[in-house]
Amino acid sequence: MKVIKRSGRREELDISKIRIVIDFACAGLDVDPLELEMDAQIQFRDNITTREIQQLLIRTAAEKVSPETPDWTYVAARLLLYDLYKDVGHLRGYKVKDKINGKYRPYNPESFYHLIKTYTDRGIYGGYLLENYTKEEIDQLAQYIKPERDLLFNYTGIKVLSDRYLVRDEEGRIIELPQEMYMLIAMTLGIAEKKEERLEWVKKFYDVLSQHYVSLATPTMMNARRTHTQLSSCFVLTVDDDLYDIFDNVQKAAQISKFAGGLGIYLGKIRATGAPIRKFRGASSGVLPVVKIINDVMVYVDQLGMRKGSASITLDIWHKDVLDFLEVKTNVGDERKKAHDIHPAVAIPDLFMERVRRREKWTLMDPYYCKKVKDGKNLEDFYGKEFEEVYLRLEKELPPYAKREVDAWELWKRLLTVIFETGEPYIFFRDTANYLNPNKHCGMVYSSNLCMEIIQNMSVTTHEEDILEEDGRITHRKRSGDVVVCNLGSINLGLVYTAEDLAKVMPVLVRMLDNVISINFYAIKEAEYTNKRYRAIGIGVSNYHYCLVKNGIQWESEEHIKFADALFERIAYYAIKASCDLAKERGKYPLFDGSDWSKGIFFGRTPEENQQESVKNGNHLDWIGLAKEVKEHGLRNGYLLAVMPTGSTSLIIGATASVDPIFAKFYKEENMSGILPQVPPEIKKYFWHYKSAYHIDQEWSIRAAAARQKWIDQSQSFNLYIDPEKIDGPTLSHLYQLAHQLGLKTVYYCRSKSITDIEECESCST
Ligand SMILES: Cc1cn([C@H]2C[C@H](O)[C@@H](COP(=O)(O)OP(=O)(O)OP(=O)(O)O)O2)c(=O)[nH]c1=O
Repeated sequence: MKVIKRSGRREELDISKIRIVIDFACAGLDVDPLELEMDAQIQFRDNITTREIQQLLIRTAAEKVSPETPDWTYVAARLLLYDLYKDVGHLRGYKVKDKINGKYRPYNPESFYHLIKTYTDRGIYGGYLLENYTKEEIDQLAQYIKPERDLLFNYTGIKVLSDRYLVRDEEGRIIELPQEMYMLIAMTLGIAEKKEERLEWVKKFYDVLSQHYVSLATPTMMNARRTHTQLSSCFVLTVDDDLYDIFDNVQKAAQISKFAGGLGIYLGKIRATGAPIRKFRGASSGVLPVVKIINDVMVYVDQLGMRKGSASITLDIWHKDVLDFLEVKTNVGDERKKAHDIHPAVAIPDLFMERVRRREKWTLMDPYYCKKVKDGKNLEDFYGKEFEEVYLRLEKELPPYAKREVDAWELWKRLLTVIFETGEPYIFFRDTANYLNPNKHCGMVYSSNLCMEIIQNMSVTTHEEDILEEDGRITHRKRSGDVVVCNLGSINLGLVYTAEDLAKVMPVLVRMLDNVISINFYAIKEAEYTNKRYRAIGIGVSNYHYCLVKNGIQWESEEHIKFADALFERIAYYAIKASCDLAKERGKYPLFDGSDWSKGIFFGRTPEENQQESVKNGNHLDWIGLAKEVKEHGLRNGYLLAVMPTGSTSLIIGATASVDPIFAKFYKEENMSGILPQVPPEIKKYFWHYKSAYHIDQEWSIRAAAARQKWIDQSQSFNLYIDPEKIDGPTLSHLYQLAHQLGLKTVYYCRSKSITDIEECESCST
């Protein structure tokens, strides 16, 4: 049987060469190499290319992955790496096998500088790398690269990484190896460091990334080292009730989406259908056409062909157009009012939940008539008790055409039915979110972001006309609003969860995210303005379920609640401490004074209260001391913690996603990368400890989320998992009411076994 080599030469098939590769791939793993050889060999044919043989071996190994034999995933990963090494080596003109001692040598430190130089010249890497690092420094960093860390990837991880994250040339060929990618990301973030300390920090960044202790957001992983360093994940826009501002925000949405940012858009200020325009009654088309426009813009700006843009749109539950809004993705109602590509979210005040509980009436209002109703502010500009006062007054005072009375329970039921059918709208409990907003001294929050973990101050941009100055100049004035931006990173709880480890890793992660703010490319000006004033970051987690399992904690147990409380207390403590230490070095965020942080109030509690909690949790952390330190030195970052979904990046590091339970003990996911076998970490050892999402009583998940929320200044992309065969309306209602009662700020998807097309936001993925 003949084979065709990469060079095009035909040779006799030499099975011993295949054995060398198989032995390399299987070394030290709990698998039988012979099985792979036999299974693959049956499929060989005359004139097969060596590349095809390699692909066959990879596929065969990947297909053998199961909970009983999970190690095949590492075999497939090594085979794929071997292929990658060969391809990249070929492109650079060297062989992966060392000529002198025959040893395997995939990384060639001498070629690292050459790699950067070549692709900077070709406009693929950003010029800033060579502007900030000398050849000697790059050579030193190349020597620091640890090739053996490639063996940490499982098959799905390396496949996702090479298909989507590794940079390619103009012809679509991968140009960098995984460890080089990590080093280049570290170098990009290192640019914000002082020259004399830079290399040391780059090495630290590289270490935490390449050992999978932390992950950074997809935009950071994809864009750091490239020409446009758009590294942020989430943006939230606030749209005013003004035609100019509506389209200004449509433009912003397009620009943000182009650079792979996910969007949250608040439309609650826009007047309802039939409201007057310049006193012409019945003129306004309301909110739905704007929803549709945004929908189409998201489809149109398809992130350079990678995937279509993504936006969540939030409306308040009292908005007069809310009934139509609830139906944007259902199969009921007028097709012209549908927007299937956006994600609806509903902002709910405590008063509504109260009316639902009491089965009372609820009044929908037209924001047009709710403007400047108290102290020059609109209804939506209030929360909590003040909101209630204004709402109750408007309920009485508004003329009939400005409002509509409905049954609170009926509206709630409709909302839950839509959630049951489509998995959405997402829920934003606006009062809890605002009461606990650490920066409520300088703003408020109307909505969350696309993945419902970001809770930050937001406001509209005020546009003014061109102004003719006295000296004849024409100027244009604009008061920038707060466009929320968040920079995300997550801790891998499978590896880092003790106080000792968090104390080591957290300062490095906080520093990397703070550097993101400094070197970011901003697709829109307002985002830069907000980012520099708040310096907001979002620290989340991956591998939560594995962490529980590894520590012998069952999901449905009181121990879980206690464990979650104590774990997230530690995370919070070390995050605040790291940001405070950074403030000592770099200064506090400009809006620190007057914040809850500055008063020692963390998560709505006094230092003494936090201290008591810590004793209960068995952590005995010094919250009183930390509060003093923060008062004195400030914090570097105005927002700190946010648990994002970690979709694709947790695949890369072989972790269970975010704080979610696993979907199943084993499944094969089919996506752009082909068939990806998924087994949770250490499944063989902990098979009976893992419980999958749809078998979990969701009350436990909500209680655990509430325990975590005690220590999170923003929120969590918290999913519910329901089996439509088993759940009924009252139970679903109970779950959402419980989420509200226990203090969750947001609920993300209600995932149901029957809904298959739930899409995960890419940009928040860390
Ligand atoms: C012009 C126009 C506006 N609108 C909506 C968009 C905004 O929500 C709202 C106001 O639009 P604007 O054009 O900003 O209204 P205006 O400033 O001329 O009038 P007013 O003093 O009443 O604010 O009406 C429509 O629905 N249809 C239209 O044709």
